[in-house]
Amino acid sequence: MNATSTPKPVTYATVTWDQLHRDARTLAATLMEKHGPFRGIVAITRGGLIPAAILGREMGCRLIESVSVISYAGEEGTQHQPKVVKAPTAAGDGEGFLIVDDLVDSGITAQFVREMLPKAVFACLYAKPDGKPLTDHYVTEVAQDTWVLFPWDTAPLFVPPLVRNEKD
Ligand SMILES: O=P(O)(O)OC[C@H]1O[C@H](OP(=O)(O)OP(=O)(O)O)[C@H](O)[C@@H]1O
Ligand SMILES: Nc1nc2[nH]cnc2c(=O)[nH]1
Ligand SMILES: [Mg+2]
Repeated sequence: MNATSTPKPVTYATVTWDQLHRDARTLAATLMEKHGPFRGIVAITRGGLIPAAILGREMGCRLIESVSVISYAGEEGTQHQPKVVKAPTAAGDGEGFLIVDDLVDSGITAQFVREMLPKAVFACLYAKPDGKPLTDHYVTEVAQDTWVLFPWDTAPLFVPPLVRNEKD
């Protein structure tokens, strides 16, 4: 197995559904201003699927293709050579298409998909410094040592109060 362990991130950044929705709408506005309508969107599964749905709705784009790439295994990062398990056939060489992902970290996934669709525009919501050069557009930069927790990675939990009175 050709796997490498990435250094463990030291902090977490939690993204709520509201924040993700706002950021996707911000990205849609930028993309419409800079590129106008796209012929179609290619979502990098799985993380790019929800951003692609929001962008498709905002930009009036109904042709949603996907590319399934497996780059990581397990939680927080054993990185493998990316493997395509479903190709974005409908997107041709990417002309008129937007590639969407939730985030770029090392940039390995973005680079891999860009090589498959050289004429497409690449956008994501969050970008770490190493992956940033691989994007055409992103919304928010996140430190390299931060692990982004998406809404689908988390669930609300009960947290006991600081002070608990015996008779309550
Ligand atoms: O820039 P990189 O270092 O390549 O990392 C970024 C990729 O990692 C995550 O996907 P992941 O492989 O965890 O799969 P998932 O989207 O199916 O959860 C994320 O959704 C990006 O696609
Ligand atoms: N959820 C999540 N997946 C990733 N894949 C690569 N980096 C990250 C990250 O920071 N958060
Ligand atoms: Mg992904």
